[in-house]
Amino acid sequence: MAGSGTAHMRSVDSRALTVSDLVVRFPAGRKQKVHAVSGLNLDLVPGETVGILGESGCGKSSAGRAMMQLPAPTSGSVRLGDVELTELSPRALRQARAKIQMIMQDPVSSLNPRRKVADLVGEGLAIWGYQGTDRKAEIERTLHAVGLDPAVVWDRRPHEMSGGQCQRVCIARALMLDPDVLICDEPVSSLDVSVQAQILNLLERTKQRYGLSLLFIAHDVAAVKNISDRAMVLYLGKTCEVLPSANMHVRSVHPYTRLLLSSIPDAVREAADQGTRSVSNELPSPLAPPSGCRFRTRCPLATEQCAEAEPTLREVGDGHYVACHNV
Ligand SMILES: Nc1ncnc2c1ncn2[C@@H]1O[C@H](COP(=O)(O)OP(=O)(O)OP(=O)(O)O)[C@@H](O)[C@H]1O
Repeated sequence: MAGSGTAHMRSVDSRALTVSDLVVRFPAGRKQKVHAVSGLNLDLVPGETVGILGESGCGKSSAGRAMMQLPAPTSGSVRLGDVELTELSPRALRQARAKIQMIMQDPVSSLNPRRKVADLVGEGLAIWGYQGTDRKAEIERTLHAVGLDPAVVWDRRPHEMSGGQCQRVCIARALMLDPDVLICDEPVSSLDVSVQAQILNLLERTKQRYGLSLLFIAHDVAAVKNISDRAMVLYLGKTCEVLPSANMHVRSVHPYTRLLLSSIPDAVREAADQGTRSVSNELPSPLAPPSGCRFRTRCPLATEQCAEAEPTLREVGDGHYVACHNV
């Protein structure tokens, strides 16, 4: 698939998650389709955190949900370890989903308001047939692990807790199934700023303790930079750039990544602004994405070639891949 080849997929023996040529299209009206994700490739090695970055509407959540098969992608492959999720029967998929869990942006509405914390956290255990004291002890242990006191929250319902506490419950619920991969879709963006850092720290600690791989979806560059090993930048359903997160403000070269980074204040913005001109804020319609490079209508570097040919993802440095004709 042009525009985001498999080059950036690292050659390691074991991968927690391997996504190839992922396409998500939604029907819109009688003849049109929303091109939400157009050929995404991604690999996640055990213990790694990859951030998926991009502005609202660029397809981050659609990609994350398609990896969960919620719903299944239009086409493409999603391998969890050695298991191809797109080919599983509904029953086998339910079992496999224990190993790939997702936490959502709005923790309060993703929890059943009528159920108590103990039931919400313990519901997945039915899959494994846990009962009685085993079940209670496991729920207590997991609540402690996410920083909640079981004696205090056991009988509470979601509306009796803060957003941060509800997100901890969601994380506990996911951990109960002993996942290998946790997809976090904007997990802190609906929370108070003071609570955001606590939840990010919890995710980092949890990753270490439970040996997870994390996919961290966000539009917040600073959060991705803090928590991820690598960042993948999406624009209108396509990958623009993949690079190590640590020094991305210095190393990024794709004009779209630099535009995103320019929304970070202070010195980081200065670094990102060097060499770029201001560009339009309009995201083109995903019903009819621009020809060639999808970013060309907003790109300060665009040339005729960008309308004619789609740039493929090519390696420009160690672990650094860019899809652009002009950098
Ligand atoms: N169920 C759906 N039916 C039709 N179009 C959809 C559906 N879900 C998402 N879309 C469209 O697909 C595109 C990508 O949406 P998506 O939510 O994946 O982007 P995003 O980057 O996660 O944005 P946000 O951060 O706002 O959630 C958008 O144009 C959106 O309107």
